[in-house]
Amino acid sequence: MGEAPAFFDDLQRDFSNGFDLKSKGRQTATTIGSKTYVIDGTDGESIGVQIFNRSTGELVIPAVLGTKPKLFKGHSAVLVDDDRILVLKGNSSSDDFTWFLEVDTPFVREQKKNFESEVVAWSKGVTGNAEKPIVISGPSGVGKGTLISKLMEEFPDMFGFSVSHTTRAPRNMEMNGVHYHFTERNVMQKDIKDGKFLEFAAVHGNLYGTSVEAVEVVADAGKRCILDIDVQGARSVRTRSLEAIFIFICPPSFEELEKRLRARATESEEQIQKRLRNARAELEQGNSPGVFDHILVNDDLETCYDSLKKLLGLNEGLESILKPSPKLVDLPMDHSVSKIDQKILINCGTAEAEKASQNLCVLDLSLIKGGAPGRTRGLNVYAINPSANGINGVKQLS
Ligand SMILES: Nc1ncnc2c1ncn2[C@@H]1O[C@H](COP(=O)(O)OP(=O)(O)OP(=O)(O)O)[C@@H](O)[C@H]1O
Ligand SMILES: Nc1nc2c(ncn2[C@@H]2O[C@H](COP(=O)(O)O)[C@@H](O)[C@H]2O)c(=O)[nH]1
Repeated sequence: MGEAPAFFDDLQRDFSNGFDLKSKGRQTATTIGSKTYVIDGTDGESIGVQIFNRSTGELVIPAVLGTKPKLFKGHSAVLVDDDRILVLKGNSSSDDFTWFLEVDTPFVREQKKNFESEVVAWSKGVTGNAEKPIVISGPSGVGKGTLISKLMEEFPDMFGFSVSHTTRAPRNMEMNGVHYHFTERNVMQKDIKDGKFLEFAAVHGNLYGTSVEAVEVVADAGKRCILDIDVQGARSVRTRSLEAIFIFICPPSFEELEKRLRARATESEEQIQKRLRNARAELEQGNSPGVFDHILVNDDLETCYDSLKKLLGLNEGLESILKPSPKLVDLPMDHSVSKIDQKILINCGTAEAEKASQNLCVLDLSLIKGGAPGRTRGLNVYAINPSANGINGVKQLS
């Protein structure tokens, strides 16, 4: 907790006049109830967040989760739905100007239980309707990795793999950063404590986990994220707020599972026994209601793969339609915003009045989905140009 800076004298005067948003150079202040969230981009590199509690007069520095936006040179802040602040980063390209600072979303409320301080979380906004991540789970040796590799090979532009962290040693041919981020237990434990993981679990004697970043880099590449995680991890993701499709892969029989694990020849006898013991519990949990949306039996590989594709709505020729949307709008440092229901009107601030009408765009938030931990999807951006775009003067950009 710190002392309220002089900046707050001005803010408090403004609150008494009924304002809830006030820009001061590179700082914005947004009030929700008795709390004012001050977003400060003055250091030009990353962005600071402070919370001023107006009823106690305390200034609190919250725990900030998620990947922070970088290179902040001026921004606007608009309150959305009373639980998040839309932050539009000036001087940024269309793929990087829309961010949300979540202050009271289900994810933030859940995280508050783990921190003694206030918690806020950043989530980057992405245009278009990137599909929900896919969580694939099932006992060791059932063929999860094999099915995922086939999917990634056939649809390289559509899917991206969430590279987990693990404390287990690499197998032959496994590459750091590709198959896993191989890490030390104490390093991973610290990162977990710092809120960097979406989920983690002790699996077969080692620690495994999905970092928030692992999921975000896939979304940034405009791809649909696939997570290969154990049943504990899937349960944990399900209870958090990552919207996903949960698929459980079953072996045709326990004997066949053992045969596959042995034939893979990557584990010691002791590890095989441990994995088979755990498989019994996983099969029981995987088949119980409430966790998984779909169960697939991986008997014949090609048949199971076809069922997986069908379930994901993948038909021939679909890949070319689902390419990432092009980058079309840049947001200058000088801009102003106003909010009408779920639409944000952005004036890209040219001084010449006649040009102004050609520099208006609308950011439509009415279909947003997802959010921290991960991206906020479903944004829609339109340019408004009455002179050039026909009857409605609206040109859809993405
Ligand atoms: N339908 C199938 N029929 C026969 N063998 C299969 C089938 N699917 C996968 N396999 C083989 O079974 C072995 C285990 O598969 P894979 O490594 O994909 O399992 P996994 O579920 O990813 O295991 P882990 O959880 O330990 O990473 C591999 O040798 C793979 O080639
Ligand atoms: N909860 C999580 N489980 C994970 C993650 N990454 C992998 N896994 C699961 O671990 C076992 C063993 O994997 P292996 O590579 O050692 O054979 C398997 O069931 C994976 O699904 C994770 O990030 N979180």
